[in-house]
Amino acid sequence: MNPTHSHPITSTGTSPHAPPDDSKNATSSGSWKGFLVKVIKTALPLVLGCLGAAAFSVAAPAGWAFWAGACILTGLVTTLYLGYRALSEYKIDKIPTASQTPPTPSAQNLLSAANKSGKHQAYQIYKNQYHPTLMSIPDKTGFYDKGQPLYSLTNYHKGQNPITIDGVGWPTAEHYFQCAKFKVGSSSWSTIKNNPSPDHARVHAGNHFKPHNPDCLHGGNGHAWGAEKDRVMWKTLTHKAVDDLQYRTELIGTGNSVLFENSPVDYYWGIGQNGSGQNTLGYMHMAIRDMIRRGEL
Ligand SMILES: Nc1c(N[C@@H]2O[C@H](COP(=O)(O)O)[C@@H](O)[C@H]2O)[nH]c(=O)[nH]c1=O
Repeated sequence: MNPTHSHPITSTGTSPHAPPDDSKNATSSGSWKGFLVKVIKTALPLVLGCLGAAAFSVAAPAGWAFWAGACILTGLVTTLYLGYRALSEYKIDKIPTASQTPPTPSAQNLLSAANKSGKHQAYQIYKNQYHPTLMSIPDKTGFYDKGQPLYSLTNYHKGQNPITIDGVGWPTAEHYFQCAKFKVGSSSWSTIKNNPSPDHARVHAGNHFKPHNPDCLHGGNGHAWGAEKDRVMWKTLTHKAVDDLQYRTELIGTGNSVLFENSPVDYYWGIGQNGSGQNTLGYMHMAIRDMIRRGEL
């Protein structure tokens, strides 16, 4: 197999994301029921303390004023402590995640423009130029293996935040790409989306994309999906370029190097065992890199 070459990161891209909008955050503690339960739990010690104090004042045993005061003080301190804890949790709950953060209008506009009909063909210029002579190009950079440089260019890479596509947060590019073979919300779609492993997600999709499965789009037909998959991969990568800062930064850092997915098994997205594969993913990354440099992503 051809070696994977590392490449220094020489410059960084900037994400067109605005400060997050946390108003859309809806957690259990954010619901009115959760809020009410917390208020009751917090106030309960003080209420019990007051009741205890009232009981002492009615029974009026020797030194009742001291014990009544102790009840109220204990209740008050406990309530203040619980209130402080509830407020801290509330603040933690309010930290937004990327999946809850809609892209800014400018990022949204760029993504729409980048995904206009036919735009996904931008990578063809590189495929025409380098296929099938890629392996003889001196300045080329591979990516594939976990733990190696440029793993962020693989579709299995898990960024710091999910990638938001169609209003859903995706743990990896692979998750969205595989789910795109199935009807949104169907059982196959949900199983793939929620799979913790991108590799298992891919395998599950492969095992369930069949003509008899009613969850499938494109009739579960490999040829019909084949006509769509470039467009879907392009959409995936353009959104990844906006949401995954590590990918964006490391991609720009590859300079003008020709990129290739160093997969020994994939002859469409990667170069395959003997380097003769079509390397579609590598060329798409190069086209995305051009767009970032031009300020189009
Ligand atoms: N097998 C593999 C990757 N292969 C990925 O799997 C997808 C193949 O999709 P399909 O066209 O449905 O067969 C595609 O996204 C390709 O990049 N990637 C990785 O990082 N590590 C792996 O081990």
